[in-house]
Amino acid sequence: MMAATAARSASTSHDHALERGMNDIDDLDDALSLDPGFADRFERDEGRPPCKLYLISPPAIDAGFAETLAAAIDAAPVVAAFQLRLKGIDEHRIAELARPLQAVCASREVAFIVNDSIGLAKRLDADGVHLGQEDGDPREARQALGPTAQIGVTCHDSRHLAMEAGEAGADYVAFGAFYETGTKPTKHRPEPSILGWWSTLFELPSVAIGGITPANAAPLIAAGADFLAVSGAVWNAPEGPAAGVRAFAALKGMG
Ligand SMILES: Cc1ncc(COP(=O)(O)OP(=O)(O)O)c(N)n1
Ligand SMILES: Cc1ncsc1CCOP(=O)(O)O
Ligand SMILES: [Mg+2]
Repeated sequence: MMAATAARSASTSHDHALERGMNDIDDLDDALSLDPGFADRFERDEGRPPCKLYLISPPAIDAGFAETLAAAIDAAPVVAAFQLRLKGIDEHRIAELARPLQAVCASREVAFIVNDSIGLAKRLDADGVHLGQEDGDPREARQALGPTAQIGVTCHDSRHLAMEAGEAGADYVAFGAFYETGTKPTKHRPEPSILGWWSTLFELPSVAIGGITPANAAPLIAAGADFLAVSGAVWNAPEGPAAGVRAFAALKGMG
């Protein structure tokens, strides 16, 4: 019994050492700087659909927000997804707030994505879930939500995390924050070239997020972002959210 336990613990520590070694190699991969011109050496895949908008909800939802959301989506045929991202609120309350927003999205064929919680996504029968690195495993989400669910994963500025997410069955990988943002504190700041690297090597769509505005989005679209995830620049747009969406829609490469 003791011998078996010792053998098991020896093999476990061997496995851990091996795993640590593999992680070191992957971390090294991220540490090796990416040639900013990497993607320029390859032809762009002209078959890739134009870049779309992925709206992230404002941090608080007021009574008229369903109408605001509808007007924003209707402003231009460029909104592919809406993420309900509410922090510090009880899940029952989020579920109540979600229903009318989910109906707005469903009637417009906009994917309704729940942030953070696989359980809430399941309860709402949402189109998908967005998982941060601490929010759960994409495999667990797939198991719970089924084959058609859209599962997104935050990958910060890491090629390694993105490849891991792809292997785990994610439907998109999200890189960011590309720019300063007042929406949340951020510590990772990728270069646009990570989007070019990703789209050159992989078909899985990429999402760019973090402080994106109509004025700074061009390099992200040109680099190959499949989606721009935007909160502040739409909901706080000086001439209103619909005008904010139109300003993104007018950019080259959006459609
Ligand atoms: C599309 C998209 N990308 C990244 C995030 C950030 O997710 P996470 O790292 O879990 O941080 P929080 O949003 O939970 O604060 C996202 N929500 N959506
Ligand atoms: C949720 C999130 N994750 C990284 S930056 C960010 C905030 C996105 O909002 P904004 O478009 O207002 O910067
Ligand atoms: Mg999260």
